[in-house]
Amino acid sequence: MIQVIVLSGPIGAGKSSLTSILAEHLGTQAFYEGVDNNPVLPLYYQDMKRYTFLLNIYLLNHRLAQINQAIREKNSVSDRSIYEDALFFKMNADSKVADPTEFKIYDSLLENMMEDTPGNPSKKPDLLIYIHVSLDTMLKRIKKRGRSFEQISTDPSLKDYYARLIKYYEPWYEKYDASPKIKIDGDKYDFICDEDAKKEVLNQIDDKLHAIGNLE
Ligand SMILES: Nc1ncnc2c1ncn2[C@@H]1O[C@H](COP(=O)(O)OP(=O)(O)OP(=O)(O)O)[C@@H](O)[C@H]1O
Repeated sequence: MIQVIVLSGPIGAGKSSLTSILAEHLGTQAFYEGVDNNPVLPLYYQDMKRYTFLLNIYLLNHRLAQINQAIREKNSVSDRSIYEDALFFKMNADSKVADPTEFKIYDSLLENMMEDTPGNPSKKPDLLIYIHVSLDTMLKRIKKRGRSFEQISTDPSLKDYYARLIKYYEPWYEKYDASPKIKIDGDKYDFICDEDAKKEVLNQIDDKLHAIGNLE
């Protein structure tokens, strides 16, 4: 039985697109992050020092509400995991953009919220899908998509931010152990434009779902 699947990966990796493709393929409900409705994100890009904590509390609340809904649906794909927000926060704390004590409090709150407790359904996903992309692909996608606050042409310091961010992803994925996981090569497989690549990626995910017993 397919239950809760979550996508993860850098900005522009194709999480939302693979969410739609997978939801259609598996006949499940898709949940999206809603970047355009996020009131804190543009503020964060203007002043990361001031808004890292608020952004992450906003996202924690938003994602938890989505997880509760996903658990009720029992059959869902979400375009962003709750776990990778800590990666952004940690990176900002490491580079003194965020306060390390704020990060510790946030991280402990996340752990308590996600902990399995007797009598309650687990909030952890059944499968995490990580789309790996290179910095080059990430930068091209950010430019192509054109979200104003993400553009290096408006704020050149974002190039360094993106380069540091991508270095945090691989170790984060290796360490992730809240559920079974699978890595998709987003540089090799253009599952948005190339039908064969899309089939290959869906096969890889189906095989994994079979292996973990979530697909008959
Ligand atoms: N915890 C966080 N801290 C800082 N910024 C974040 C955080 N979570 C998301 N963002 C920002 O929100 C925006 C959307 O990010 P995300 O990678 O989730 O979606 P996306 O770019 O639409 O992905 P995709 O194209 O793969 O669907 C990006 O600008 C990202 O940097």
